[in-house]
Amino acid sequence: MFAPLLQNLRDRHPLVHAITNYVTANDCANLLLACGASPIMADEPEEAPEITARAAGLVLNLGTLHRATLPALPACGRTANARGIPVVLDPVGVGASRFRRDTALRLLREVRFTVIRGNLSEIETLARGQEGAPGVDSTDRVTADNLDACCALVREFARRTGAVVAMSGSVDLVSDGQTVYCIRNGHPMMGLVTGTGCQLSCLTGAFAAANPDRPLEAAAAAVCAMGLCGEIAHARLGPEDGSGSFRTYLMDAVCRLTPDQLEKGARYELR
Ligand SMILES: Nc1ncnc2c1ncn2[C@@H]1O[C@H](COP(=O)(O)OP(=O)(O)O)[C@@H](O)[C@H]1O
Ligand SMILES: Cc1ncsc1CCOP(=O)(O)O
Ligand SMILES: [Mg+2]
Repeated sequence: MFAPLLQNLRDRHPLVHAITNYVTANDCANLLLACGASPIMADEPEEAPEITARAAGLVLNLGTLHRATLPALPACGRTANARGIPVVLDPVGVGASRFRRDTALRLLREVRFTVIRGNLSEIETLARGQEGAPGVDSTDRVTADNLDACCALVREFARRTGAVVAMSGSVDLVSDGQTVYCIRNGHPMMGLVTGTGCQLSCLTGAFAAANPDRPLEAAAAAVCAMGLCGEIAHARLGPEDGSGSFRTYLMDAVCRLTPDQLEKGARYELR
């Protein structure tokens, strides 16, 4: 089911334009290269829409918003919409400030997103339009007790926005408003490396760019792939290794992941 989507990504080498934060930009660029895509980061409003127009996918990440580059976000989003280029939103830390929240809500009004990818706190904040978690990490998690409520949340938010919603965490939920993929790949060590969420959003942008007709499956495949690579990276850790080595092994795993490995290693159920 997911193997052909990764094969398309490897074959098509899509150019992915990312407007992203200065914390994880380098990891995001390397992740895009590792998965088979080609990255370009550009946030100057004078040039950014021109770059989007020549790309196969666009990722808008709100991690370190700045007044000077802000106009590039809706402008590139609209350019992508006009040309049918898939757009991913990563609302990093959207609950932390009014500026982030207002920006994200404005983007939801002005841009049709293909995928919205955030952690549980970020998706909750966006869906409710209220203040949320103070940092970039989720303060809440999917458990057996709230799984049904979380599925309802992503389904409803996907319906309302017309986007595929990919909510990450110990369990990942991906929905187009009808189907929910409940994905159980991943490893807790992914929470100890900053940028695993940003990288997942870029990977989602790459899968969507290479498979523009299948946004739900593209997002689910990206989430399974990232989680599986976390598992592979953890299995490689030696007795002296910590989160630094894990970060490197994670990138290695993305670089070496085969379609067959993804097919066999993806762990999910449909709800
Ligand atoms: N406790 C966990 N167990 C398994 N996988 C996890 C865990 N926490 C995060 N992940 C994985 O790490 C990646 C980033 O997710 P997340 O930490 O929710 O994003 P963010 O970094 O934006 O907060 C996803 O692939 C997710 O599945
Ligand atoms: C720590 C931090 N601060 C602003 S952006 C950023 C990186 C967040 O990355 P991720 O959401 O992937 O953990
Ligand atoms: Mg994040």
